[in-house]
Amino acid sequence: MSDNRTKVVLLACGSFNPITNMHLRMFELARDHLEDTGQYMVVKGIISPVCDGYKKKGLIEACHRLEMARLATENSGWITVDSWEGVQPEWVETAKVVRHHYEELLATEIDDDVDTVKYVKKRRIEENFEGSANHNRRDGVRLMLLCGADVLESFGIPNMWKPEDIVEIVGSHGMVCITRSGNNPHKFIHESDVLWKYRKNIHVVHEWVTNDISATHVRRALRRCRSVRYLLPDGVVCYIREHGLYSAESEQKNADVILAPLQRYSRASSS
Ligand SMILES: Nc1ncnc2c1ncn2[C@@H]1O[C@H](COP(=O)(O)OP(=O)(O)OP(=O)(O)O)[C@@H](O)[C@H]1O
Ligand SMILES: O=C(O)c1ccc[n+]([C@@H]2O[C@H](COP(=O)([O-])O)[C@@H](O)[C@H]2O)c1
Repeated sequence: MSDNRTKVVLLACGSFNPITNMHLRMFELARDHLEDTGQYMVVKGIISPVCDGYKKKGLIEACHRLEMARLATENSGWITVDSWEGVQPEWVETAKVVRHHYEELLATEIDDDVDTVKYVKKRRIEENFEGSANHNRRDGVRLMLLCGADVLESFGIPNMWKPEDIVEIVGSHGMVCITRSGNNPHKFIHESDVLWKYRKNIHVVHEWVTNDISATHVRRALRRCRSVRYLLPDGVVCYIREHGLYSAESEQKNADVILAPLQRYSRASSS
């Protein structure tokens, strides 16, 4: 019997500075939620650490963040790490990262006769990507951006996101948004005309086991020589120790620098 469910690839973009167990849990929560609808089959998860050019305070080198993400996912059968974004010389807008992975997806064929996802070159993106809303569904395979509610709410920060990028991500692809304490994604969607328009493309997943695990908390604990075991996969804890990552000094990286999107868009709006 053929499976009519739409195949979904989940893409999580972020600093992953460092990757935590909560980042991995986000994927599990999103997969359960989407598959519970009976409409979707989640075939792959991609973690895409941002590049150093993002200039977030305390952001350590991408090579370490990528390696920690690899260690964290080595036992997962479906979550992978992709370095395309992380090795870019300059910060890349998330809409472009989503487009890049969607192009890769279209150039492949997902063969679900085998357990692993197999990619075969298929067709050129230009035939498919024409910017119309929901074009992403045409092949029966979709790419959705996976994030926490804080990232969704960052859409409202002036000069942080280009309005057309928000439309492209939410209108053409879709999002899965995990609740996070201190955020109210339903209210935020209700109060935004563009998010309300595309509300059916935004899947809000309620994390009932509220937890405040954040990379900020982990870095702070490490600076204070406190244990971070069980907040991060063991392999990541060992890697951090081996390389002496996260000190008072590393937390000062980019301290006087404006975050790349704010720099880029405030420059554009003032010229
Ligand atoms: N506890 C959490 N609950 C829900 N989403 C989370 C949680 N922690 C991280 N995320 C999400 O994971 C993605 C990557 O997050 P990021 O690497 O910025 O981690 P973070 O813990 O928010 O980092 P930082 O504390 O350095 O700002 C983002 O979409 C973020 O919203
Ligand atoms: O594309 C944009 O305009 C945009 C603006 C702000 C942030 N982002 C992305 O959102 C992610 C936020 O990560 P973080 O660690 O700051 O929560 C990261 O991947 C950024 O590249 C993207």
